[in-house]
Amino acid sequence: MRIDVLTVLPGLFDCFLKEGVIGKAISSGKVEVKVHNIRDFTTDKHRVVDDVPYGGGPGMVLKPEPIFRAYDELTKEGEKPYVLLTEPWGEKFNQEMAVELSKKPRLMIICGRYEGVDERVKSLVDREVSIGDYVLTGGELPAMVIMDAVLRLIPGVLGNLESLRADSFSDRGLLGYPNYTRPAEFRGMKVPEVLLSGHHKKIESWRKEQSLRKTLERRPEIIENLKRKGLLTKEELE
Ligand SMILES: N#Cc1c(-c2ccc3ccn(Cc4ccc(CN5CCOCC5)cc4)c3c2)n[nH]c1N
Repeated sequence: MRIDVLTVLPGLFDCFLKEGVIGKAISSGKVEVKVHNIRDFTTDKHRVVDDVPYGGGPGMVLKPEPIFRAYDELTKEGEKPYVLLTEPWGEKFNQEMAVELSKKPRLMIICGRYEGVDERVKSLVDREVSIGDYVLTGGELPAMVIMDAVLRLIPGVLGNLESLRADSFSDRGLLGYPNYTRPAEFRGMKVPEVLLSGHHKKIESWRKEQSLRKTLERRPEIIENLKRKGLLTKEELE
């Protein structure tokens, strides 16, 4: 997969693209992520990317020309990207969308800033996406959240953890099971016996039960949604 990111703050992506699982996936060539400074696609001496909003109002709006120039330049060759725009009121990002996006060969993520992008930029966009009902200062952190959730699903990115994590639980959006590591007792708090038993079938069913119980308690709508889609097995429903 290739992802092109358009932003006026490219520096925000430096650590994200160097560290951890994502950093390794990029350095090993499993995925390609290119961050482009929208300012590099301006044509004036002052490299202006924003302007005051027509009709008045607070703040500045990102101009359409530099973004369109970037899009035209980056789509001259190769497959057309599936274009995302991060927006406070976009379609809510979730695991289902992450799975769908992970199957695209090429993505482009346009990151707004200030009061957002000129409305005409949306003629380039396939999907306006929000990572939640709270207001951030720009679209870069949402772009990193989306890339993290999508890239971890690319085969080979999670490495040998992939097979272990191949359970369909987290990929169905169910909440995770409790994790423990040594010591077996810490400040009077003991690790559940089943996890010390070495009985893999019992451990697996305990973890499934814990995950379903936590999801039912905290996010019942996820269970309802999976039931409606027939994505819960008979024994999981019991
Ligand atoms: N994804 C995501 C996000 C974002 C996000 C994403 C992209 C941009 C680009 C600029 N901002 C700042 C911003 C703040 C407030 C407002 C509202 N005002 C706009 C003008 O009319 C009045 C109302 C707009 C823009 C962004 C925020 N926030 N929260 C998410 N889940």
